[in-house]
Amino acid sequence: MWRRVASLSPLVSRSKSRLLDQVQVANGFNVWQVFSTQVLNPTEGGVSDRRRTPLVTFVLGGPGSGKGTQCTRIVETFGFTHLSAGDLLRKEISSNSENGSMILNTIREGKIVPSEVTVKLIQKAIEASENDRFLIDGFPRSEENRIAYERVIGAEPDIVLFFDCPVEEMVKRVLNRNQGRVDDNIDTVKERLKVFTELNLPVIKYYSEKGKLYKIDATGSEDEIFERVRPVFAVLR
Ligand SMILES: Nc1ncnc2c1ncn2[C@@H]1O[C@H](COP(=O)(O)OP(=O)(O)O)[C@@H](O)[C@H]1O
Ligand SMILES: Nc1ccn([C@@H]2O[C@H](COP(=O)(O)OP(=O)(O)O)[C@@H](O)[C@H]2O)c(=O)n1
Ligand SMILES: [Mg+2]
Repeated sequence: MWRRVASLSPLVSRSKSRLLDQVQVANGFNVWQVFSTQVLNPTEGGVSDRRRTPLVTFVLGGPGSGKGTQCTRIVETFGFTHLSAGDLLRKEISSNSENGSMILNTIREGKIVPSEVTVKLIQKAIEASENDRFLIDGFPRSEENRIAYERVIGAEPDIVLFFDCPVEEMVKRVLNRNQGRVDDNIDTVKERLKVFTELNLPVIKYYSEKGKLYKIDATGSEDEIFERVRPVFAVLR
């Protein structure tokens, strides 16, 4: 897996302009500026293999925009650990936890589970992992989520990906998903799209203004989309 990444690196570092063509950085921020200030901080001290602060990427986009699909590709190619907020919440439901029925009802309605619950699950999953690179998928979905994460984890993400997909395409993908999810029906999808616009877009705007946002065109084949994602991570090593 790592050999594949290493073999791509020279190609990428030789070709700044190609990268800039491929990586669309919101608000015109310069990709090299962003990486040199936010991502390429060397491990302080250099004595441990493990970074003191994990490298965290938030993966955002509307329902069906392809977040989970592209996270799988990023994991395979760049060795991240994938933490899907939705999957962590669904696991809580199936493990009969005290919050299970509240989470199920909230997901069924297409609303957002209280941040305290979701952030705790993410924190536990980070702590349980040996990895130092995380993709946090489907989180933060609201300003409340974002602020709770910063308070509990005490850090901001390094990178924020936003999969930008037309509404009709998202609806089509969700209704064809076929994973037996209680929220993959037209009524809940309508509500989730409304929640996305009202609560998640402000978070996306926030990270855009901070120069951390990488807006990815989420139309086309899975391969085509991954080729747009690849340069964001290829410069990390
Ligand atoms: N580029 C694509 N073209 C068509 N279908 C896709 C594409 N990417 C993902 N899908 C399919 O669309 C559905 C939603 O994708 P998923 O990754 O679960 O999105 P999200 O996590 O953003 O809701 C899944 O059934 C997936 O297989
Ligand atoms: N940060 C989050 C993430 C998901 N959720 C809930 O879980 C549902 C499914 O999230 P998901 O990320 O698996 O959904 P997709 O966008 O992948 O289709 C959301 O519609 C919310 O009800 C939440 O409350 N808070
Ligand atoms: Mg998903």
